[in-house]
Amino acid sequence: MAHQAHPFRSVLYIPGSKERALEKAQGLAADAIIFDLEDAVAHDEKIHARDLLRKTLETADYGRRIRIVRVNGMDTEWGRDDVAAFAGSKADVILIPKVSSAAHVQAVADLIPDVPLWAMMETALGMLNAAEIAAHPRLTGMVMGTNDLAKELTSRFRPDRLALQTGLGLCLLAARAHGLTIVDGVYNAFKDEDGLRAECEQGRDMGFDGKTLIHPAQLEIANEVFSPSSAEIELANRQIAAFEEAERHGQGVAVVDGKIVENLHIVTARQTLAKAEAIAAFGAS
Ligand SMILES: CC(C)(COP(=O)(O)OP(=O)(O)OC[C@H]1O[C@@H](n2cnc3c(N)ncnc32)[C@H](O)[C@@H]1OP(=O)(O)O)[C@@H](O)C(=O)NCCC(=O)NCCSC(=O)C[C@H](O)C(=O)O
Ligand SMILES: [Mg+2]
Repeated sequence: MAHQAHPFRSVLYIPGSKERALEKAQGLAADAIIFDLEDAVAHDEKIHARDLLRKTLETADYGRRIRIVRVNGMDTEWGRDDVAAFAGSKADVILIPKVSSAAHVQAVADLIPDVPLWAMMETALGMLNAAEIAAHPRLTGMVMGTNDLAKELTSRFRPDRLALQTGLGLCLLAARAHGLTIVDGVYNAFKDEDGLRAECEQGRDMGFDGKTLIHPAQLEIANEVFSPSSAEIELANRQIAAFEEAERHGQGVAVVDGKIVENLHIVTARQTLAKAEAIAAFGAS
């Protein structure tokens, strides 16, 4: 799957039991969708949601949006059947909840060959084992589960997410060390645009690829914040041009806007341009 070339600015959760939301998502500006069978689905609805989702993925057209199915845990009565139901389906990714060790990833890998796996990072043990989880050869992405993590830590909500910073940082380090996609947790107050924007900006500045969302009203802000701005694209082009000019004169350092530009900054500049191109290509598809 062309994960590297695909943006993950906005990753929208949809409860697998909500027929109207499943239909609506075909026209929403999400880069990826998490079709949820876990916490957004009531116990009595689990089997119905699995059947509805399986049928919907066969018939509905989600275009190039990445289709991620979040199954129930393997320690529940539904987990193994959820995984089996989406083998050979149009699911692009299986998302495993509450991953605390690489063994949790392996348990799902044993049930479903070929499909890339993502891990929900949302337990205290998962934070401590983030490196071994990220190293699992079948894993291509991580999603922060900040509600469950806050619950486990018994921490209080704060706009700066102080209590979650250690876990967020450990998972980012692990994901980047192993070349994985990593998406930030949800912002629960889905009508609070200013709060969402601030949390998106914090996640972007930390290095996350995008944000998980719970309501369509959150899409526009996440897409905007996690896209390179026109000023960033313009700066990246000027840095590349200035560095190439410096190299032509046998120098390894250029200066742009009073700041040095070295080879490593050019790597970042090229990543910015590649991300902008991927977003443009996705938008045009
Ligand atoms: C939060 C909601 C329950 C609100 O639902 P509702 O009251 O129906 O909202 P609206 O009336 O404002 O909806 C307007 C229209 O938008 C559609 N809609 C709503 N939500 C979605 C969605 N997520 N995806 C697609 N479409 C959606 C409605 O159908 C309306 O459509 P229309 O009829 O055309 O007007 C609801 O938004 C919701 O259920 N959100 C998802 C909640 C969820 O998935 N939670 C689980 C994930 S969070 C989590 O567990 C993260 C992690 O594990 C952790 O630990 O942190
Ligand atoms: Mg959770």
